[in-house]
Amino acid sequence: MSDSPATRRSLEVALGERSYPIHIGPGLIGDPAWLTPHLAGRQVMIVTNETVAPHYLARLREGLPGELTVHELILPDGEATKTLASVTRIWDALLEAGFNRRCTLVALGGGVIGDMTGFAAACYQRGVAFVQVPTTLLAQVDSSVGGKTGVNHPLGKNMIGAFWQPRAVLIDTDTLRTLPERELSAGLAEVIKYGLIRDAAFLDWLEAELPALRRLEPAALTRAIERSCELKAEIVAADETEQGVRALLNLGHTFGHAIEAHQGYGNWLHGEAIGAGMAMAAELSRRLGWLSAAEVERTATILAAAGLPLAAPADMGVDDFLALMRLDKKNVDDRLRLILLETLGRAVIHDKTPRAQLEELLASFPRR
Ligand SMILES: NC(=O)c1ccc[n+]([C@@H]2O[C@H](COP(=O)([O-])OP(=O)(O)OC[C@H]3O[C@@H](n4cnc5c(N)ncnc54)[C@H](O)[C@@H]3O)[C@@H](O)[C@H]2O)c1
Ligand SMILES: O=C(O)C(=O)C[C@@H](O)[C@H](O)[C@H](O)COP(=O)(O)O
Ligand SMILES: [Zn+2]
Repeated sequence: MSDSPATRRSLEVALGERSYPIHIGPGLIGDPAWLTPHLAGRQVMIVTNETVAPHYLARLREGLPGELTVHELILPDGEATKTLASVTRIWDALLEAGFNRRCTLVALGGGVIGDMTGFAAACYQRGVAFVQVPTTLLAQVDSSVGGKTGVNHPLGKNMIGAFWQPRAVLIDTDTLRTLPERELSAGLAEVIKYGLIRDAAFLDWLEAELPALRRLEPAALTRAIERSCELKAEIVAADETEQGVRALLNLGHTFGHAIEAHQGYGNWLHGEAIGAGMAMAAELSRRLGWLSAAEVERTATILAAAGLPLAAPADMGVDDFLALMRLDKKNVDDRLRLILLETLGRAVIHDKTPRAQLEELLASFPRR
């Protein structure tokens, strides 16, 4: 991507009395004007991983003023490392560096680094500042915004965590140049999600622009990131801690999180699992009489055009799904709550799916 500063955009996440900015554009990493105003004090810990560090760590450090005390922690890569043990490594590094409550953690990486660094910040000395510098499409359009932080448990995705908002989200679109194609597709799953749950016009636009997005065309990418962040910021502003409408952001996740946990974290990418999960949610919505067959077909075509799988894992049976779905965080008492589609562009929270109908869907949905 080669963009000019004119393509930079800024949005705000408004949370009652508080708010924080999302800056989007090329060349933000390494530009001191963007990060420095969001630091709480002089102590800075950059948390990243062994894949991202060689590309972007030096540039980020160069952009920080010399009077700061900057430490870095380079963690191993992978969804399987999204654990309490990794977060403990962040706390160890902070204590070894003698960092106090006025320190700032900077998460440089994808959603795994962002979720863990945010959780470390939420708990360190009962809460310190953190800034998100997301470097995957998925993290830029979703995980860096909204303050869901945490780690996985062997029995379920994101089971241990906290709501803890960043001070700022700095999205350097240049970082997408080094992102593997499979990861780009995974990020597109969350972009498509916004169109499906909330914005039919955006879905129409995406349908036309997916080839441009997959070619990393700057104007299309900036638009997709900006609209996704706008939609997420709007939902988070209305319901920061998921008492209601925020649950719509979980379209496809009840099925998708079950797939991720069953297959072993990292074997299916998060975006791949929720892509398949959204196809399952669309088909169930049809069986409940809401979506037409043509709308389900259109959803599948869009997901396929993004390079996403449309089938569930071959070795995952109905009982495997049900056992994992029972642990979903959205459930109330023993009632399963699913996010389904009334139409393309409008999602609902639904807790009345007849058990037999769900089992039929899980049994008949294609496998790969
Ligand atoms: N907190 C939230 O609201 C939220 C939202 C969506 C997803 N998530 C979580 O985010 C995680 C998925 O995030 P992800 O898809 O970013 O995965 P990830 O963090 O594992 O990153 C994907 C891969 O890309 C590599 N990478 C990152 N940036 C790169 C770059 N610029 N160039 C080359 N390689 C790069 C990473 O090292 C990794 O190998 C999951 O754990 C998911 O549960 C959280
Ligand atoms: O921000 C939210 O709210 C979301 O649900 C966004 C999801 O894309 C994301 O995967 C999130 O981490 C899922 O949250 P969980 O509460 O279902 O673990
Ligand atoms: Zn997600």
